[in-house]
Amino acid sequence: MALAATRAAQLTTTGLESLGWTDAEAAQVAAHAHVARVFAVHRSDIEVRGPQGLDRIDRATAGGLDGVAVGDWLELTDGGGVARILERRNAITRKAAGEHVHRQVLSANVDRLLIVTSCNQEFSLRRLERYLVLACDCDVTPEIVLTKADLTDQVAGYADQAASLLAGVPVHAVDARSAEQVGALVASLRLGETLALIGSSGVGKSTLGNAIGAPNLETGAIRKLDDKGRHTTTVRAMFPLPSGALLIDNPGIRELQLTDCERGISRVFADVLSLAERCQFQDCQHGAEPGCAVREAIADGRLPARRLESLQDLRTEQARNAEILESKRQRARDIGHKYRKLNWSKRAKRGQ
Ligand SMILES: Nc1nc2c(ncn2[C@@H]2O[C@H](COP(=O)(O)OP(=O)(O)OP(=O)(O)O)[C@@H](O)[C@H]2O)c(=O)[nH]1
Ligand SMILES: [Zn+2]
Repeated sequence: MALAATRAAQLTTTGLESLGWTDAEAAQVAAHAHVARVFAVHRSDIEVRGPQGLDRIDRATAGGLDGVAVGDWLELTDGGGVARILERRNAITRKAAGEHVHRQVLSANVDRLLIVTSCNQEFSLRRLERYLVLACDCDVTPEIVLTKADLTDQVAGYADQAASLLAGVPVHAVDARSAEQVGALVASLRLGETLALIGSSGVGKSTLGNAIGAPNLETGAIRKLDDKGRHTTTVRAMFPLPSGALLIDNPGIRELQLTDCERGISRVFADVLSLAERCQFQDCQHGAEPGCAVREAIADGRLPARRLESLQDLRTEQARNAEILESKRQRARDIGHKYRKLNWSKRAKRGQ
């Protein structure tokens, strides 16, 4: 049976801590519960690690495990099945506007989110702000990694701009191919700490992962092309690093759309929002209104104008996505209503 090894294991904190077990998980299960962490999610099965090592769980046998994500903790039954997915400390989610509000969980129980971007034309403050909003909205501590530092002589400029986006956010600038250059990052990793990498395709996430010790992540340079000629990381998986930390390599994200991220926005744009509190009018749009503290700060150089533009763009985008979502929901409700009516009239004809 797939879970024999894990099932036989007792809950030993020593083994589990190296897998990222924390008090938050311990509080959810009995002292002798059998647990395992999800290391990879495939279509038909998932790979888990417990105190006894690696195991595979067949998804059909375990009841599908809908919504299971890399980084999740599972409580296992004595019979070798899956009792439940433990409540997550946090989850990096992408909110997709489908027929129903769909939250795609990219990774769960993450301690540090490394937002990867490169020191070339890919570098965009707007994009970085979006990722920071996502991280803050998901309650994950963000860090910024600037790769391809070897391709520019403007590294300090890139790093300063990135650091200006969120007070205290760590910024690491590296040639991601160099084990020596990622040394400081590696030295900061702790046993059982879960890292996730996020960023556009091709910025060097897999290269960075390899440099910090993940075994053989496929990088663009050696990867086969898919049928549309793109290089992409498709399987989501977590890897134990030599430092004792765990690394989740997410697939490259083409376009990050934000919906319903007001909490993240309020953290990343705290500078603009705290100024806005001092505007004369409560509903100030920071345009031509008198007594606008935001405009004043822009005029005397305390706030870069682009911060206000970014905030306004994100708000507009959120409102637009919320509208799209609402009209999709309404359509789904209408279809459901028509369907119920149809069933009702059929039943009425049958005299039921
Ligand atoms: N010069 C230089 N090249 C780099 C650096 N980091 C990554 N590269 C190269 O950039 C290309 C893309 O790197 P990947 O690591 O595959 O990028 P990725 O972000 O994992 O891409 P996806 O899996 O598609 O999301 C590869 O050819 C790397 O060798 C760097 O710091 N300097
Ligand atoms: Zn104002």
